[in-house]
Amino acid sequence: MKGLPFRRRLGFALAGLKLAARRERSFRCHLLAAAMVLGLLLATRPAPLWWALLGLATGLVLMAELFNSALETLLDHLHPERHPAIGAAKDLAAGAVLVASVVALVVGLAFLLR
Ligand SMILES: Nc1ncnc2c1ncn2[C@@H]1O[C@H](COP(=O)(O)OP(=O)(O)OP(=O)(O)O)[C@@H](O)[C@H]1O
Repeated sequence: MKGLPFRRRLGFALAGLKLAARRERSFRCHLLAAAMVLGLLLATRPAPLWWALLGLATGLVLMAELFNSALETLLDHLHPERHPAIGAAKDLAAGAVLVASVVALVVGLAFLLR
């Protein structure tokens, strides 16, 4: 599947986003939060740096969620039985989402307290 045109590859990426929105409740929650952040930015029109910081923080959370879901899907398919290594891998991925969420929270608080 190498060397496919950009439009085909974009289609695969959008299909991944649709899949995450359909299957993952936490991804839907974070999408809602991202929409609220966008609404806040549009309403308050802060300096460009805040758009960049909040955009980065929001994107980081969504990206972590997508990688977490991708890993969970792969692990559940490759190894449906329980195993401590599978549990550790899932917990590590969940830890990445938590770190991204805390970063986003800190940036959000800094924005509100500016
Ligand atoms: N196959 C497994 N072997 C060992 N431990 C597992 C396994 N599957 C899940 N676990 C443990 O249970 C926790 C929750 O797993 P689960 O697959 O429900 O993930 P989740 O974070 O709840 O994801 P979801 O977004 O699907 O709700 C994992 O973080 C891990 O600690």
